[in-house]
Amino acid sequence: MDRVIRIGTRESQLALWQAHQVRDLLTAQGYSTELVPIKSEGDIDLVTPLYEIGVQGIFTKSLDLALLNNRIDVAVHSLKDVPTQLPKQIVPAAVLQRGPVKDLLVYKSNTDFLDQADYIANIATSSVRRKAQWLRKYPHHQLHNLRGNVNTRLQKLAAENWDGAIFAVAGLERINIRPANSIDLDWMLPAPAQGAIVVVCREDDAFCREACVLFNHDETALTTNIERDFLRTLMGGCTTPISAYAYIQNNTVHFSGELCSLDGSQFFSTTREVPLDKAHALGQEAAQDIMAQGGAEIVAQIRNVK
Ligand SMILES: NCc1[nH]cc(CCC(=O)O)c1CC(=O)O
Repeated sequence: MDRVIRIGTRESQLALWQAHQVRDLLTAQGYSTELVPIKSEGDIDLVTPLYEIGVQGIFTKSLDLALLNNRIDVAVHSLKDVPTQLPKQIVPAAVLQRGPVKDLLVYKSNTDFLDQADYIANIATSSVRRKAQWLRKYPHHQLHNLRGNVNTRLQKLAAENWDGAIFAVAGLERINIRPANSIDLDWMLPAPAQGAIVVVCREDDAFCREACVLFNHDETALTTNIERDFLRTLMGGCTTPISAYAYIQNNTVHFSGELCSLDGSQFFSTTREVPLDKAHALGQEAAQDIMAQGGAEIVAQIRNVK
């Protein structure tokens, strides 16, 4: 066990929190570790919305390269940021137990505007999924781009003349922020794999794969796999107005999936309950259902915008 496992991480407070989780899990198994912070392109350009940068896996690319160049041994990611197709020679080594999955609205003064049909609220988020879902529910609101890490986004919200901004609960909780002026968006189906953390490593690195499999959380790995199968079958791995959530109860997988047009005007959804031992193709089948309902046309439109 004298090999030191080099853990690659982005430098944001959220990324470091996640990397520390993995370090603690490896240390608990008796492994020696070292944290290696790596800058990612997703952290550098704060202005351009992600979908305009057009690069897949903007948050994961720098860490992928560091892995392939043997500068690190494992990389830690928010699973929702990982493209559905991993680079060749890189494999998932473990998925950690899932944290909170939902989104929340941080508001400026109050939430009265949510009930006022004649008030044009200004809401900030750069996620195409959140934009589309918000416009579906509040078609008269104005959406604004808001990029950067969670701290930067909160500061921008305070500085701008906006009514609120949307965040992942997991992202706030992990940096110890739970704004008093926030409400859970229970109606908003989360991004596939939201709240889950994945460790990836080189395919041929048996030492790291054996080390990480010890803390793989089977239930989270299985449910997020289904959610990502749904995403992959519909669209591939880009940022898209696609939501999915799966959980297991009494040996049954409960799945919900949604596809929205970018402006929220068109919407397709599916829910299903499948026995655990029959759930291997659940994500693909749910995606085919959405396509058959008419979702194929939306997918084609979204592809053309990109
Ligand atoms: N897209 C950025 C990102 N990637 C992972 C998280 C938080 C953790 C998670 O949702 O799993 C966030 C912040 C957010 O969406 O508000």
